[in-house]
Amino acid sequence: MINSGVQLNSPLQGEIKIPGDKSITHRAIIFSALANGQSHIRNPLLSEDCMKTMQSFVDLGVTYQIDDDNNLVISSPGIDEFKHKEVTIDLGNSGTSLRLLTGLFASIDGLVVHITGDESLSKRPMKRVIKPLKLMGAKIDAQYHSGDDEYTLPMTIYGKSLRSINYEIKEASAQVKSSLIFAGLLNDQGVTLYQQAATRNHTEIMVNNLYADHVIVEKVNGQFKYTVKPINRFLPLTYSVPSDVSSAAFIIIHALLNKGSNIELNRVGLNPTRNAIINYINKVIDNDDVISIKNISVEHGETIGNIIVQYSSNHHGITIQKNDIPNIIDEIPILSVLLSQSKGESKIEHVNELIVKESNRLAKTIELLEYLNTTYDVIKNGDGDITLIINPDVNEWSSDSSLNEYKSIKPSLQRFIKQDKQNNEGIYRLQSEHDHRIAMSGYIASSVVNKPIQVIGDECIQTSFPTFKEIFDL
Ligand SMILES: O=C(O)C1=C[C@@H](OP(=O)(O)O)[C@@H](O)[C@H](O)C1
Ligand SMILES: C=C(OP(=O)(O)O)C(=O)O
Repeated sequence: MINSGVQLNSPLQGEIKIPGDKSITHRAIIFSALANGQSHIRNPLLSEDCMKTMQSFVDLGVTYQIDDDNNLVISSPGIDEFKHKEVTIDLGNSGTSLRLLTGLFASIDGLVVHITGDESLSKRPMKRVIKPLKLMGAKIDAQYHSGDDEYTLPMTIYGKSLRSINYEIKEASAQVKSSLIFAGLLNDQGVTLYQQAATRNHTEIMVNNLYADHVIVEKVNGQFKYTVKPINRFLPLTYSVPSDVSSAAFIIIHALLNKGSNIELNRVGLNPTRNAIINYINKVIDNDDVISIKNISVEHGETIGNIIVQYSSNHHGITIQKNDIPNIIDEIPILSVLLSQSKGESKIEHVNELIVKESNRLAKTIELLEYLNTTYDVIKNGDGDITLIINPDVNEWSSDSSLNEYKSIKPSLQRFIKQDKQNNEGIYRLQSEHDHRIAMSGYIASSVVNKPIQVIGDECIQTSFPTFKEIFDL
């Protein structure tokens, strides 16, 4: 397709509908599929990623309909009917489907599942879930990379009854935690998990909301301890999904950066393990009148509220600390666009996990900063923690940059970094590399520089925010 590039610099106004939360939709689909009967999910995210989770269960005999109001009505024969089946599923681009369903399917007796995915998903690290599941007795064959001791797709799971474990999760990952929670809910004795980081807690909230106290969460010696008790019978649900704060972040940051904007986003999820983006934006603008949150309530254990945002001209740099990273992990590329327009230095500590997302998001965020003419640096400390520094007010760094070192990740997970920055007309070309958050950040970035952008492969936006292009008339 010939594309002359775009610049999204007109203001946004009025109420803008943000689609349903991706993490919560995946989980609501899974709990619906496990129950025998009909479940109703209101405001689901009907994006490619969530439909990959849905389709996995369709392959196992579940049916669904999308009603006139775009709600999902799921009819399932229940988990017992999944036993002793053999299916091949393609999970596309969806890391959440892959990690959560691995723990679940590995625990269903006699079920055999062959899993593939797109070019990006086939590079996502799987040892983080395969290792603990194997300790529970799971049988999983995946592509093994001996050079760096890592597993990736393609993968075959041979489901069986698993045993309980006491396991400390080293990664600051909600997907790993959730995968093991599913394994614990499905075996006879549950599991006990420990994790240092506070990771998003939608799985625990949904379990406890539907089945009181099946995941007990405590803080023990500075770590989170999760005691998971098995569920004997899954029940159909009726569930209302809040709007996705990670999608809202793109619209909020566009409004903040574009004069004349004044928007209202309703029923957005503000779960305290997901709302760091709002707290940090408030620090960047340091003015209580720019963002206000109204009608806060709690539904199904999840906090929701309406967010009202207007344009603001005065932004300054901030430091995002390591402990907060899991709470803001998906918003770092778009937040970096805002920080490129903020006075002084910003630091984002421990951005290591960005490297193993849909693309090498650290490399792609740096490409965005280059497009934005913003000075940045990448520093690695003795513990291997990588910090991204952004400072639009300086021209070059005096520090010892580790810029080239951040690319030194496991060879099997090496993300493709295509160098293709300008087309013949001098238009900036951003390769999305199958990464929806990079594609959307590229478009929003175009609103603050006097250079149009061409986002190559922007169809990946369909994985999380199907109405994004409509909102901007793209
Ligand atoms: O559990 C989830 O729904 C998710 C957890 C996060 O991944 P990690 O657990 O790998 O950090 C996040 O990046 C992803 O978009 C969704
Ligand atoms: C990392 C993401 O998703 P997933 O891991 O499900 O692919 C994301 O949505 O930014």
